[in-house]
Amino acid sequence: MAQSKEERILNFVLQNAVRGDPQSVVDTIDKYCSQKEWAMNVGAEKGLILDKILEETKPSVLLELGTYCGYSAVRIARLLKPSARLLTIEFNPDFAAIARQMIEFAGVQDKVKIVEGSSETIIPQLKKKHEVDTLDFVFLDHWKDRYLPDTILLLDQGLLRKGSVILADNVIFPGAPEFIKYIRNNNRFECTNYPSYVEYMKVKDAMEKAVFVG
Ligand SMILES: COCc1ccccc1-c1cc(O)c2[nH]cnc(=O)c2c1
Ligand SMILES: [Mg+2]
Repeated sequence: MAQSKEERILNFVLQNAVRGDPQSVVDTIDKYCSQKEWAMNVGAEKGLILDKILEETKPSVLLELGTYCGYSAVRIARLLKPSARLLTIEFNPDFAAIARQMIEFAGVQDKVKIVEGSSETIIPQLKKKHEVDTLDFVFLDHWKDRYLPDTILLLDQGLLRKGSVILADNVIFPGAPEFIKYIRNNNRFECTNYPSYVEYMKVKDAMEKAVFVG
């Protein structure tokens, strides 16, 4: 069977990155996807914005929606304190299988748990099945038309506390207009926009940070 693009990315990492070194995994994926095949990793430019917000927030319990190949899960996990935990939800089983291998190769498997399925189904299970109380940090990087319903679901499930940070990728391109309209007009969130570019391209994009005020 022909290899998928995601399998080619994983194999390039297995052959060129350093096992147990998350920075080398991140750099190797960026090298492959900027020189050989474009892929929808958050990338190095928006990745630096993600890094900075993580370093400011110092989260212990994190949720990512949209694992893909595990690039941002590895990027996030490399900055977490030993006791911190990242739950990442991926709908596509093929992507989840690639991400699992990527995360294990990077050596961050003790901090990252991939949960396969839809965010709509899994978010209501976080408290009872995944022992989450509240979330310190949420990274939205999945289907743009799920950003708003999933944010509302997080609120309804009591998963946000005063100071919880939501960071959304791609709010310009592909764009998440309903989410932006809602979150910027909701006085329970304090929003900041971070202009940037679509990964590996010269197309304008941005990330949006929304801090829950409780
Ligand atoms: C499938 O479209 C790929 C694409 C094409 C052109 C521009 C941007 C994107 C893009 C970029 C991203 O960071 C993304 N992140 C998460 N889920 C996405 O679907 C996604 C899409
Ligand atoms: Mg994205």
